[in-house]
Amino acid sequence: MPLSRDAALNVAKVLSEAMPYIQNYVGKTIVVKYGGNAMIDETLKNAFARDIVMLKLVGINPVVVHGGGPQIGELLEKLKIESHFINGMRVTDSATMDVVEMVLGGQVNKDIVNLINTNGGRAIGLTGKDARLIMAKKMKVTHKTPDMEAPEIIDIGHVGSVERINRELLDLLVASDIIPVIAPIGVDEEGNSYNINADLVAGKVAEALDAEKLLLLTNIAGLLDKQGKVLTGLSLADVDALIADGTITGGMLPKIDCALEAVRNGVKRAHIIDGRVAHATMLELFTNEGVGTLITNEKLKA
Ligand SMILES: Nc1ncnc2c1ncn2[C@@H]1O[C@H](COP(=O)(O)OP(=O)(O)O)[C@@H](O)[C@H]1O
Ligand SMILES: CC(=O)N[C@@H](CCC(=O)OP(=O)(O)O)C(=O)O
Repeated sequence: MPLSRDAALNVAKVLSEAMPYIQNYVGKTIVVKYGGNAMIDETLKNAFARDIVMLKLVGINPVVVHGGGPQIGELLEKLKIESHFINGMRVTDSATMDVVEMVLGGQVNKDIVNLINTNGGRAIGLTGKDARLIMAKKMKVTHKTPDMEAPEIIDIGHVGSVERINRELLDLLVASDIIPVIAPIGVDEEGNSYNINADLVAGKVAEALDAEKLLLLTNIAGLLDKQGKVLTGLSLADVDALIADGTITGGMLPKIDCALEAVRNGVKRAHIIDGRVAHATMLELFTNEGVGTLITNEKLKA
């Protein structure tokens, strides 16, 4: 249906207002982490895919890293495999690892690739095994409850941390105008698979690519204080205090950790934003609706 003249003028105005933002990001790399909790419904997922296609169209280089925690949980439940989390990481035995690889590398990855491509983009799905994109090693986790005198090192199975991102492959894809869509599965020299928290992979990919921005799309308005207010512009000391007093817990722990490390290692800005809002990516990039929690390097020298 053709637009009315007023509606058409509005479209032109909106595009014109986005221009300075677009100019700012042209040719730059933006890593977008799409959390499993933000993949709520088809409309929202489609809006996400359209945002990614739009970024590429205007000359920005989006690289997508996705999660899929709730989707893994669903299949584990169907298969009657129990799972639990320590420090925001899923304890991963061999049976769980198989499910993680199926869900992340198969179902979720291909779903996102498909959505981007049906909206006119050119996306390719990868796990860390493809061209050894994500080299990983077993993660060591220390754990301490208030009743314990000293922290203990615990084995949480096939959970990995990132050793190296092979950026050559990503450079090739980006230079060919292909949008990489990365599932957070790592591999070591022996070919062993690792389940890696998607936030950690996104942070390391952003570092490896010297990204302008890391956007972490999740299912909450940002990092919240105990009263539920969105916090932003935090110093390192602020973050430490929030972890110590139990304000930051669960899945927010790796998110904050990876954002801090990314900006410390050269990424200009990291944002934790509400992926339940349609077009959250474009809202953040192309408008002054700077939603969510911003983390930059400036305040981290504390
Ligand atoms: N201080 C906090 N502010 C916001 N969210 C928090 C905080 N502490 C813990 N969380 C939890 O972290 C969750 C986000 O992490 P996670 O569930 O892993 O999301 P994703 O799938 O997007 O990675 C929130 O939904 C919330 O339950
Ligand atoms: C080690 C670990 O916890 N891995 C995650 C990988 C998926 C993920 O991170 O998904 P979200 O971003 O949706 O939380 C997991 O098994 O759930």
